Amino acid sequence: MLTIYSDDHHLHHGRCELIDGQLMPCFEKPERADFIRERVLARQLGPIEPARDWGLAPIARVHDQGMLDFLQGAWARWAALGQEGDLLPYTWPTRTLRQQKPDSVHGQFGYYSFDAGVPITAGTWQAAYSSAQVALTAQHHIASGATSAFALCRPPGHHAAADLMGGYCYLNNAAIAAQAFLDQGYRRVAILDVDYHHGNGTQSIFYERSDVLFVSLHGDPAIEFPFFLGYADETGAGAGEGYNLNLPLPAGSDWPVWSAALKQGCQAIDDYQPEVLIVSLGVDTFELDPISRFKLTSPDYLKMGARIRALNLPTLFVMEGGYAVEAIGINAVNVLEGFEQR
Ligand SMILES: NCCCNCCCCCS
Ligand SMILES: [Zn+2]
Repeated sequence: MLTIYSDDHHLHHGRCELIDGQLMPCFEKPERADFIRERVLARQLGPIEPARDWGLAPIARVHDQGMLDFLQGAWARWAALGQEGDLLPYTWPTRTLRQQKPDSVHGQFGYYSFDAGVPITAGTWQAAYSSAQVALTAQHHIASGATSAFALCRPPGHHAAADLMGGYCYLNNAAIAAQAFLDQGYRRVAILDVDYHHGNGTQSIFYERSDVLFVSLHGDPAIEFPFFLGYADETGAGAGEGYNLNLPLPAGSDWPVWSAALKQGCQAIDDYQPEVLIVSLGVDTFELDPISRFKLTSPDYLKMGARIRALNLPTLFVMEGGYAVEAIGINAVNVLEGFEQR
């Protein structure tokens, strides 16, 4: 399997995040992609190639231009104020407040985000832009006839909506790849999100459309981030009614529980008969993940890959979350090896 990777992810490394009332080092850190890349090499999964640059246009097919302009220009504005720490939002336009973009860089960040888990540093734009180019390059590989590809994306993307950043995500790499398939003539794309957290961004981008089926297995939003989307009664709207399947699961879910939901999700994908499958591959479902509460084990990821392979679809794997960094390489590459029936 071909892996696409960009060293640019090292340009993004937030200093801290607020966890349980304390400022702690960011869980979404550069070592995550480094460890996965090392495992790809150690297991001789296949070649690792750099991303090509497909420009801003395919990104703008998914994201609001105002948000892109903000993200691209935010650090320069922040540095011009004499600041050198991370730029973080701290006020959001929620109930009773106006959905009007203010002039302040902090106000605008709050307008374009939904949580404080998205530090902007000097290199964040470049890292996020290149992460999207990684997904687009892997997408191109499949559109050119390959049956599989791995987009080793960092920062992740599935929490990013058209005009919202959050949950460590800035640009929605999987959604950008899905839109590229559709713009290149594909008619039906399925996205299977196996990350521990609901892909609220991906869901919202395609919620009113029938050309993308979104299926997500995740921690119950009643008790888990992102809290405010991901319930089972969210089945799509308008033309998209019936093309969104959320499978929330309780804390402590292990392989028997999780794989039963996967079976249901795969059935929905099979019924949809897509031409291509995108997997938002988060491995924070791992039993030792520091911020998550499922109980999958490393061998379970081999079975996960094999089950996905049984769908018999050209498959683009897009890296999302996973914060047990010492095991992230084993767990992510186990999915890919299971898919390849190695
Ligand atoms: N107390 C943990 C806070 C985690 N907040 C954001 C999680 C984003 C996961 C992205 S896959
Ligand atoms: Zn996650």
